[in-house]
Amino acid sequence: MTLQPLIFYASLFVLSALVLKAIKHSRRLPPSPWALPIVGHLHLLGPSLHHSFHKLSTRYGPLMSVRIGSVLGVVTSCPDVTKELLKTNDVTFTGRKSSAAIECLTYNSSFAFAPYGPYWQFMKKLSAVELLGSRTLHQFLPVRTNELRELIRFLFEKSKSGQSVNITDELLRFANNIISQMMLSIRCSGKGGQAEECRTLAREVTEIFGEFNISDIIWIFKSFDIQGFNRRFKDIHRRYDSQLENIITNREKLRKEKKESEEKVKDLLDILLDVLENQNSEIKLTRDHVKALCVDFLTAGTDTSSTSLEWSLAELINHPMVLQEAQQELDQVVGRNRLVQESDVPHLPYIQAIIKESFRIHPPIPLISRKAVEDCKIGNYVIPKDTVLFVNLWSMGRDPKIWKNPLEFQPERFLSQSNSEIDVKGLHYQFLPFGTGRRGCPGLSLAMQELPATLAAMIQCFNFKVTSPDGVVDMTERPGLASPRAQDLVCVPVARCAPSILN
Ligand code: HEM
Repeated sequence: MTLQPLIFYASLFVLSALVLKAIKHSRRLPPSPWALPIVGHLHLLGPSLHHSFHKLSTRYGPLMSVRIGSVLGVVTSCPDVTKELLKTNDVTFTGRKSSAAIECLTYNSSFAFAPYGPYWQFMKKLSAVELLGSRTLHQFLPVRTNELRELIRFLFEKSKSGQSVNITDELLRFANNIISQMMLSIRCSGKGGQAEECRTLAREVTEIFGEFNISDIIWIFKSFDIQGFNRRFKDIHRRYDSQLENIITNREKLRKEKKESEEKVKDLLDILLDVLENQNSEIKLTRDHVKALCVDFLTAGTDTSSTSLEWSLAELINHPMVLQEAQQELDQVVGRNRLVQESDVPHLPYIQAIIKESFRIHPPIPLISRKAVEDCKIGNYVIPKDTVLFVNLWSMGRDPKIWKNPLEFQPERFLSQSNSEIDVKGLHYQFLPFGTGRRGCPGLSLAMQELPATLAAMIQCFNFKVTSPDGVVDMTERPGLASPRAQDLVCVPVARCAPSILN
């Protein structure tokens, strides 16, 4: 027998085995719509994945599978299935799906996208204990307080002359100033300068992370840049890197010359440089790790916080009775002679309920996404290794099986006997605004100190008049990483306290 037929039969055998394996696998996958060759279900997905998944889930049930080009995903918006996936099988879903843009922009050294392993564990501990731990958050209370007072002062000025304010821009500047000062001790006070450039870059990163790159999802396009995506992220990376290098090099110089005052509160960059210089550190950090963490925190800590505040305020403007009730609570607990502060928040249950209700309807991260690091069996289904899991928080928040009148903004629901126990810490699987488990958000405490106090101060001092003819805020969402509002929120602040509240 010559060699050719042997090779032919061997190839046929291997091919059949592979096809059989693929069929067997696909049979055991959760249900899914018919897929097209190469693009899979891409033709069924719109620019907001959570909206498309929501629509498909109503047909394909609590756990469905989707093929986004060459990427296999499973989607759920059911609390019980989520619990089984993220609690019972928590170790399985500790991975994250990366992309060419993420790898480039985070120096392939990100904490947020790191595989579950020693580096991630080290950074998780460092974040919990030092970077975003209670001592650091307490040390930066003056930064948050000053930024809040600046915001309120600015709104008073505008209210004096009856001028409208682009609240979207102001909240973005506010949130970015807080995280930039904590991270790098820089703040943006006007147009231009290093802080302004870093803010612009953080925005560009958030935007590009929220977009689809065909080269990431369809393997035949892997080597092409048909959308000009690679060119864009490489340019952002070059500009961001030059800013970060500048800031870090200056800081290293100051540290060498010991020019920084002894009393200066260490910012997160100082904490990271301490670890970088520590020869005995459990994990040897590199300069890329430090820069990657700056990108991680500046990106994760800006839009999430500002869009949450914006949605909450927009809902209050559209629900004057809820606003009135919140203002009554503030008048009773704080009065109108001093500005509400973070330490008042535990005594403001209605304000806390408003923040939760806003998270429910407008989760800043609408889809939790994880990657399976091994095969996983759920009921009769098998979810293969490397599958991306999407938990659709947006859909869960609008599910009438979970929430009564889900499309209505009713903060009282979080004060009712049945729901009063539900908090944001990731233990209630119907409500996971900060995710859950090992990979839950490390910025939760910072956000939950910043957001209620900021919203409370804004409505303590002002009512907001919308400039649209019908006086109603348009609540349309646009695609984006932190599910932003389609239109900027522009309104005229009308003072309800004297500006002396800031004295
Ligand atoms: C309203 C504010 C915020 C919301 C709603 C939010 C939400 C989330 C969610 C849903 C996740 C995914 C969790 C999971 O997979 O289970 C996450 C991860 C993360 N968040 Fe936040 N976040 C907020 C603010 C912040 C802030 C202020 C920071 C840092 C300064 C931050 C840093 C991170 C990081 C580093 C991760 C990745 C953690 C990991 O993979 O281990 N977030 N966040």
